[in-house]
Amino acid sequence: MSQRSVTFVTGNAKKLEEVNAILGAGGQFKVIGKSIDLPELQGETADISVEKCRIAARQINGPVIVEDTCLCYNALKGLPGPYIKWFLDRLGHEGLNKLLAGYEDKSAYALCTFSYSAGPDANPITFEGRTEGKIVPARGPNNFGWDPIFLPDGFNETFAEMNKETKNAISHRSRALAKLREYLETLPQ
Ligand SMILES: O=P(O)(O)OP(=O)(O)OP(=O)(O)OC[C@H]1O[C@@H](n2cnc3c(O)ncnc32)[C@H](O)[C@@H]1O
Ligand SMILES: [Mg+2]
Repeated sequence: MSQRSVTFVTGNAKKLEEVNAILGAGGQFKVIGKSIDLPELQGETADISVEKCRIAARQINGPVIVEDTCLCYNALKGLPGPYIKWFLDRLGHEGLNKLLAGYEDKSAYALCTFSYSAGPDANPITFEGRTEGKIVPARGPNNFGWDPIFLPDGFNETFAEMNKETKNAISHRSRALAKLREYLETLPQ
């Protein structure tokens, strides 16, 4: 079995770690991380991911994958969504809980949108994965973003409390990667 190399452009080492663990499992894909903090346009998630991917493909001058991750509160009609990075940065876990203080509904979903581009002139293709859950006061190690405040439906542990294998089995990222993997397998070597 020949191994395919996939270049993943991200400024986030934790994302790379998870993509390595998920897409790299089984040895079929070799994930090459390129640490570039790409500019992100404002707008709908799919457009953000696609534009990021176009920029990355030009910079790498070859095939690339990128992803954009949102945390969407249902009570806030999907916000903070793609702006979660800045909300987390300014408000922290406590502030992200307080945003929902005026609402009964604490439900939220994590949304991951991967885009693949075959090269600088190609149109990127997107693959989405989504995990439903709710926002809770922070629990577990503070290693990755909003993991401590996201309790996935059907579990008693937050993303931060559960082991990596469990998170990777049910996460927004793994669900998007399952679709991306299926697509990559159809491409000629
Ligand atoms: O270079 P890129 O790939 O854009 O990396 P980033 O860190 O800027 O990531 P995003 O633009 O997608 O912003 C998403 C924010 O959500 C965080 N995040 C992403 N995936 C997460 C996950 O699975 N669990 C917890 N936090 C996550 C991440 O640290 C950011 O603060
Ligand atoms: Mg980013």
